[in-house]
Formats: sequence, C-alpha cells, structure tokens
Amino acid sequence: MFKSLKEKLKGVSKKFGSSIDESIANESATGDLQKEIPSAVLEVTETQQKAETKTNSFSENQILHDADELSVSPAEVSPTEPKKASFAKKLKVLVTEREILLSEKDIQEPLDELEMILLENDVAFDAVDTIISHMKKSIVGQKRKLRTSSEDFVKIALKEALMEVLGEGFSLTEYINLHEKPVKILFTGVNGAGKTTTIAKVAHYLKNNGYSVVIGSGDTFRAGANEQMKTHAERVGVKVINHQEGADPSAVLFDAVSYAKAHNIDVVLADTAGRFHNRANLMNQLEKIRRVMKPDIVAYVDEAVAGNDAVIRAEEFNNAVGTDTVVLTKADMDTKGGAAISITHTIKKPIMFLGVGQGYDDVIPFEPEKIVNELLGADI
Ligand SMILES: Nc1nc2c(ncn2[C@@H]2O[C@H](COP(=O)(O)OP(=O)(O)OP(=O)(O)O)[C@@H](O)[C@H]2O)c(=O)[nH]1
Repeated sequence: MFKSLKEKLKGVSKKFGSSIDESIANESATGDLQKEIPSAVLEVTETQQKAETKTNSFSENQILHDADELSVSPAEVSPTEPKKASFAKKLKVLVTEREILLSEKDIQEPLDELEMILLENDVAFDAVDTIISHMKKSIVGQKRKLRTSSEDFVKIALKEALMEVLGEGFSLTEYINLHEKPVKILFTGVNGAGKTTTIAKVAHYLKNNGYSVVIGSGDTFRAGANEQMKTHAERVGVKVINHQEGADPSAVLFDAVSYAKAHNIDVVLADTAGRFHNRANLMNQLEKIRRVMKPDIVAYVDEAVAGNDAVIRAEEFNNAVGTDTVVLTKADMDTKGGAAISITHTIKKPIMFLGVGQGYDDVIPFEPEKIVNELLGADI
C-alpha cells in the first residue's frame, strides 16, 4: 500500500535532515559559534582556564569542528589532566547544546521536492498547500540543538502535517455503540468502485465485532447485482433483503430497515446502484432513497487507485447528495496514496475504511495515525 509515496517520503525526510545539518555546519563554520566560545570560557574560573589552556593542545578551530571528539578517554587522562577533561566536557556540552535558528532558505530545496512528490502522487493541491505550510511553520524559526537528529525532527513535523490533512478518522464501532439501533448506512458511489464487495466486507467485520447485520440489496438496476449480493451475504452469513430487478430501490431499503427493527438488528447496510453524479435522474433516485430510509451514515465508496479523480468525484457526490464518510477501496493496488491523503481535507469528511484486497477480511478501519506511521516508517 502506498509504496511509491512511502519511498519518496523517506528520501525527502533524509534530504530535509541533511539540509538542516548542513545549515548548522555552515553557521558554525562562519564563526557565529566561535563568538560564543569566550562565554564558555567564562563559565570556567580564570585559574582553571589558564591551567587548562596551557595543557590544552587543541586549537580553537579544532574544538569547534571536532566537538564530538572532545571528550577525553580514560586512557588519555594523566593525573595532571582532570581539569582539562572537565573544561573540554563543558565546551562539548555547550557546543552540542547550542541552538541554531532555522530559516526558510535552510529547507527551501527539500520543501520544493516534497511539494513535487506530493503532487506527483496525486495529493490534491489544497492538501499539498496545507502540508507545505505546516512544514514551514514547524521548522522555520525553530531552534535546533546540534545533538538532536534532524531527520527525526523533520519526520515529526511531517507526521503532524499529514495528520492535519488526514483529520481524525471515523470509528464505525464507536458510532454504533453510541447510537440508537438499527444504525442505517447507505453506500453510494460510481460503478465498479467496489460498493457491493465493501458491504460484504463491512458485514463480516461487524459480525466479527459482535454486531448483527442485515443487508438491503438496493442495486436493482444492474443485471446480476441481486445475485452477487446474495452470494456475498450467504458467504459471510448475513440476511439480505431484495426485490426483483428493476424494482424501486427505496422500497427495498425501506423493507431492510423494517426487517432490522422487527428483529432487533444492530446495523443495516444498504447497497445502491453505481452512478455518476451528473446523471440527474439517478441522483434524484438517491435523494428519494435518503428521504425514505433516513440513513444515519451516507458512506461514499471510491477507489484509492483513482487518485485525484476519486477526490473530485467525492466532492461532487457530497455536493449532490451529501456524504458523511468515505470508504476507499483497492488501496492494496494504490502505490501513491494521494486520494487517501486528500479526500478528508477536500470534502471535510473522514475516511471510515480502506479496502485492501478481495477477501472478506480485507477491510481496515482508517486510523490516521497508523496510516501516517506506515507512510513514514513505524518508528515515530
Ligand atoms: N484489489 C481489490 N479489489 C477490490 C477491492 N474492493 C473491491 N474489489 C474488486 O472490484 C471489483 C468491483 O467490485 P464491486 O463490489 O462489484 O463494485 P460495485 O461498486 O458494487 O460495482 P457496481 O455494482 O457496478 O456499482 C470486484 O472485482 C471486486 O472484487 C479491494 O479493496 N481491493
């Protein structure tokens, strides 16, 4: 999942780290650091200083550039040298604790590269903008200590930036626990995006989490859709309500809700025929379904692999019939991750699940922090 983006983000985090380290090194070499040395010296008493500088064979430049080598190994310490060691240690602490103020030019190159990577991986322009602004805010004007890892510092900034665009996610089980039953979920989306398969997977997921489920086979338009839904429902052991092909989907889904109420079922999963937002009659039909079955959640389903197209369609569906949450299917085939990163930021609705394969277990709740850790390497 998101392989290409993951690799590129790893590369650019390293680049950010190196740019910051380079700026620190340059600043040290240009003499700013040297100005601070006398204050270090002041921390040591006058007498100590004299004694130490006499025995100290390091030149000032060596002290500045080889700060890490300043600690003296036990073998090097002669009985007359403890004070030299303590001064060297103080200097080392001072040098490594020193803070460098980062400016935008320190990170301009990797920042441009990050922008390009995100755009190339189908992240929507507004989301890219937010990520880049967040990175600037987190890094520029910040003080960096020489001893901390710049790459880790950058990864944390990038993690926060991605978390900002991914939002909080949507936990279906939490929602169900807090909500009056049956919870009615209407699935919408374009043809072939994976709605029917997703409904079967979600039914399986909910059953495994202890909830009872009924499916409403609301795709009465496509030949064979009823049969497909029936087969899935049988396999995952869930009741399905259907009418014959061509029937009014609102009536089917109304019946599914009535069945759930009569049998104390926790969740109704309502399938609909695939449609494009510009087909007015089909969108009106969705509107009617909404009025009749009064869904608690409208879940828009699209393919992660569709990238920017999925984001645009999600926005159009949201404008036309409303959307509460999104399911992105085929994330297992998506190397870019652009849709997963952009959809929430664009339509301001959280992602609920990712489809990650064709099996019934291949659905995972979308937890933004887990996704970001996966993108940046799990060690943050
Ligand atoms: N690799 C992969 N394939 C998936 C995933 N979800 C669905 N598919 C496949 O996508 C194809 C279409 O899925 P359907 O569930 O029939 O799509 P639909 O949205 O119901 O289609 P319409 O009824 O035409 O609207 C099937 O071959 C599914 O097995 C997924 O997460 N990963």
